[in-house]
Amino acid sequence: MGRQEEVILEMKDVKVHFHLDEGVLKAVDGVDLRIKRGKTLGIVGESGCGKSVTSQALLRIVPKPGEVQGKILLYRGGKDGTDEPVDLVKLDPRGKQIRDIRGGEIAMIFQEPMKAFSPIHTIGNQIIEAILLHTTDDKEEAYRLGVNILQKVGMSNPEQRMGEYPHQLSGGMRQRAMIAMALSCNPSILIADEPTTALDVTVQAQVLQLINDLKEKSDTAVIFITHDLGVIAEMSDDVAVMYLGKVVEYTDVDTLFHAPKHPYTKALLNSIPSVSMEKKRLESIEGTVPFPMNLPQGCGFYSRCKHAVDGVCNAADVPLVEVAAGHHVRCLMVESERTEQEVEA
Ligand SMILES: Nc1ncnc2c1ncn2[C@@H]1O[C@H](COP(=O)(O)OP(=O)(O)OP(=O)(O)O)[C@@H](O)[C@H]1O
Repeated sequence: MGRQEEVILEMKDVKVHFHLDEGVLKAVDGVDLRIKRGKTLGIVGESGCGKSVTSQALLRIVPKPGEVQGKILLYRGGKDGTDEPVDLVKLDPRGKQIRDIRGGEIAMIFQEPMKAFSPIHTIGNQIIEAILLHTTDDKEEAYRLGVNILQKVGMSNPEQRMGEYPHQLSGGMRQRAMIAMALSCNPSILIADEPTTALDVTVQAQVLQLINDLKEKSDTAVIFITHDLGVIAEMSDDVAVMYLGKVVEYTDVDTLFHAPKHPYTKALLNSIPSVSMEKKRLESIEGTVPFPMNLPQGCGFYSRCKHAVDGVCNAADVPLVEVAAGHHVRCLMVESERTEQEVEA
């Protein structure tokens, strides 16, 4: 495997279940994904399909009573003296090892930057504190690195910004400051959860460009979570489409947009104006995502799928199958079509 395809994080059958009085809420239910160095994995799906809880699982910040199962293997490239990956699921969520990884090797930016900053400390103090925690003990060096990173994310007068409080910055600048803080410790993985939804279109484009530039310059892997397929097209190398806590289609971005297979992916693509090349009528996906508790067996998309076959699609759970090299789909109809073609050939 070349450097281009170096996998730095692997999720194997990851589940996040919330044990509630009413039953078990399966927010994430058997996710397998690979994150590659210097590449962006886009995770897309409607509200409630488990995108955010997946990222919480990666950082081990799932709130109680959520329980994470499966394997989340972080390959640290010999950082801890071994080539063996560390399984984040096995770590104590409050222990030192995960605290070092969080903010150090895996950093996160999200929709509302005010959540990332304390309102009572300056931007500079907060960035310096993060650098002192993960990168150096030297306060002067930490200050220099802080100014540097603010410059890198395109903030004017970085030295002055270091002395400002979060509320003194505009929304776009605050977003840049949060990205600066996340990147200040050279993470190998950056998780971006709807980072631009709250911004106006121009600023949104600038921030997306910034994330792309930084990814290319520093070889960071990015996990980009959004419900917006337009943003996915612009940002991703690979894409995982999620539905009801499961990945239903997983492939490279070109294949996803030009040769989608899963009925849910096709429906999502038909429902957005920016990606459909011809001027055809937009269709919305009928119905809503079911609540992920006490679900019947079978395909999660059964109740909304135009191609569903009674007695087949709702008979047993559907596996994710590699239908072509690197193209994974969770659909029995796609699978049977493929088998028929193979038989004919
Ligand atoms: N702390 C929690 N306790 C119980 N259930 C939760 C908790 N957090 C999330 N859930 C449930 O888990 C499911 C997945 O939620 P998640 O936030 O991951 O969806 P999402 O795809 O990120 O949606 P959105 O785009 O709206 O953020 C939802 O049904 C949600 O209600």
